[in-house]
Amino acid sequence: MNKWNGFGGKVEARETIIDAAARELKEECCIDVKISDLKNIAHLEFTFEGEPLLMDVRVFTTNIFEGTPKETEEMLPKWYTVEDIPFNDMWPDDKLWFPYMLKNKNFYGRFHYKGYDKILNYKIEEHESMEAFYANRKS
Ligand SMILES: COc1nc(N)nc2c1ncn2[C@H]1C[C@H](O)[C@@H](COP(=O)(O)OP(=O)(O)OP(=O)(O)O)O1
Repeated sequence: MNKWNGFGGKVEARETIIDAAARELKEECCIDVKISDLKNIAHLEFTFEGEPLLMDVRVFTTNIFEGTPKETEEMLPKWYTVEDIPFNDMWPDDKLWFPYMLKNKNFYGRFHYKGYDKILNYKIEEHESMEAFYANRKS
């Protein structure tokens, strides 16, 4: 989509979500990370006007990994300072929830899009922990 984006993708059959996060990191930028070093910090839901789809995205962070990020067919990794994060070339929702991530918060966010450029409405809720969020979540 010609956007800067975190590493990620779809969960494959017989794979857990956290396994998928580690696999995508390896495939997209050749970085190895231990599952135990990944921290689930957020749960995001995306809906799109006129489409029956709900995209469920989990956000993981880590400060511990092995290897140097390398370009692959899928990604051209680049480091940015926090001040220079290129929000104008990212998904529009990123500028709304990155501040929570950068302050080490746990949060739930939902975003309703019209097309891929316009957010019609959204909600972001901070939670004590993701465990507390999932424990209290009504399905
Ligand atoms: C709707 O806007 C989005 N916002 C944000 N912040 N992130 C998004 C949005 N849409 C997709 N993403 C994320 C979710 C994943 O981490 C990646 C890749 O998404 P997707 O699964 O759609 O991409 P694929 O390249 O098809 O995945 P595979 O690697 O499984 O092929 O972007």
